[in-house]
Amino acid sequence: MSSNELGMPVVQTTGDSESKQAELVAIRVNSLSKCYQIYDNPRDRLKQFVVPRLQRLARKSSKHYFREFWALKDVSFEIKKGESVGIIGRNGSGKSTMLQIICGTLHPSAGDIEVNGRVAALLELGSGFNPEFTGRENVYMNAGVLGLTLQQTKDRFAEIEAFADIGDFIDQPVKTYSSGMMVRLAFAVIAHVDADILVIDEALAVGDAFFTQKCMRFLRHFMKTGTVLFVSHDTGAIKNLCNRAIWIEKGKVLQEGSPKDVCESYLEAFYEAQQGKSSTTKLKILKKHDGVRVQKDQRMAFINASNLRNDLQIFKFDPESASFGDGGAQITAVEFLDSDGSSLSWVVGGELVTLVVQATVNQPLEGPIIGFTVKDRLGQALFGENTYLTNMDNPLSGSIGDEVQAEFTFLMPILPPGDYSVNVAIASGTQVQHIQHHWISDAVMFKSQSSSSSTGLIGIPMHQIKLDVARNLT
Ligand SMILES: Nc1ncnc2c1ncn2[C@@H]1O[C@H](COP(=O)(O)OP(=O)(O)OP(=O)(O)O)[C@@H](O)[C@H]1O
Repeated sequence: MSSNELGMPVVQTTGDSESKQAELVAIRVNSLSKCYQIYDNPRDRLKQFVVPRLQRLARKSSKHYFREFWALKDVSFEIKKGESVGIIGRNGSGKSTMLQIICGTLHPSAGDIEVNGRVAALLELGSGFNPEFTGRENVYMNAGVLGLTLQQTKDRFAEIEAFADIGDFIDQPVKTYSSGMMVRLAFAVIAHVDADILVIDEALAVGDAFFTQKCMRFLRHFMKTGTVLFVSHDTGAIKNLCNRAIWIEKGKVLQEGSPKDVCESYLEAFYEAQQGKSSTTKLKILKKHDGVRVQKDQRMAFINASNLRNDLQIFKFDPESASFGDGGAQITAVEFLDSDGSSLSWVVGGELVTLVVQATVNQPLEGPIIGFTVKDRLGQALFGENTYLTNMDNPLSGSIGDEVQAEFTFLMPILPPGDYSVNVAIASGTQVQHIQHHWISDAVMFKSQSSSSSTGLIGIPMHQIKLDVARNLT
């Protein structure tokens, strides 16, 4: 990713006369294109600087010494006020170029852009600061650039300092900061300048877990009213944070829509580009699995007798659901079984279940791994597992026609009412480096009707909950 020249957070506002449309639209990008000039060597750059001027003086038609590279080509989209939009795309797809144009630090070659409101951007990490100045001086400088008066910055300084939480480093030159410290300070500033539009570019990836959580809390709060443009390679973050996503590829908008749909298409294309298209085979019958019994949540008898019982209706495996992979193996069955091995169409949250995933081997496989992820209706991954660690020291192999079966036995979490789905996949290799043979999105769907879970995305079955009162005997 490239950064703007100073890497500074940038302010951009429209004029005073806001039209009715502008009241609704935060950013409108219309047929935007950006062409970079590429020079094969430094001499050509110099020639381009000198020769055309001489040719113009001599009234000759001028010659170019560069190649054109269109980083953005005819890009149009609109972001409404209050929307949180994720921009996804591979390295070099044009995301940063677009951000810089939106932030006003880069000029488009063609097209136009309308930005209604104050933009605060967190672009390249560690950018935005003069390295020779102290953190304190940089706060004043950045906040001023972002539209705060000196008095406003003075009034908010303590809060900014507390948000950044970098201790005495606030009075050290920024050149002595770690990248984590720089992003803490940059984020602290943009969080306190009353921005209307935040442009965040993967910066949250740096910093410790506590700071990331602090940023997330701020962002979620900001998203209630403000507009956010979030650029990331992380589909999980996009699905989690945004209510719309735009996928940019080779400088063009490839898809725009719900984060779930866009991210799934993006991931599919990503794997297909690496491995080629998938194929399909027929369904086979599952083997009966070994029964396992464990202790239940002690409240289950009471909860299950009440209207809080977490009834989960499970729908049948859909082999036609969106899938990708190189076809080296084919997932043929996905099913939830009870502790006796019987197929389930209803599960009660907190009960022991076994998820069975079965696949047929279409080409010799070394070290097959089967995994699953349960997602909520927003596509947020709630929990999942894979077989890698279990077979790490003794990887299996599969020959053509063999059947691979994975069983995951667990206490089903207590799920708040809503729709859920299960992604399943078979790969081979290691957890880090593997070939995806068959990945099915939403292979099985299920629905939670009622729930005792009151906080969090899922409720965990409790082995024990105790409450004691120590009597005051005096
Ligand atoms: N100043 C420049 N001169 C020439 N080419 C450039 C310049 N800046 C960017 N590019 C090219 O434009 C394309 C888009 O770059 P950009 O940084 O916008 O992509 P990106 O999607 O942000 O990538 P990443 O995910 O790696 O950050 C890339 O091929 C890049 O090499």
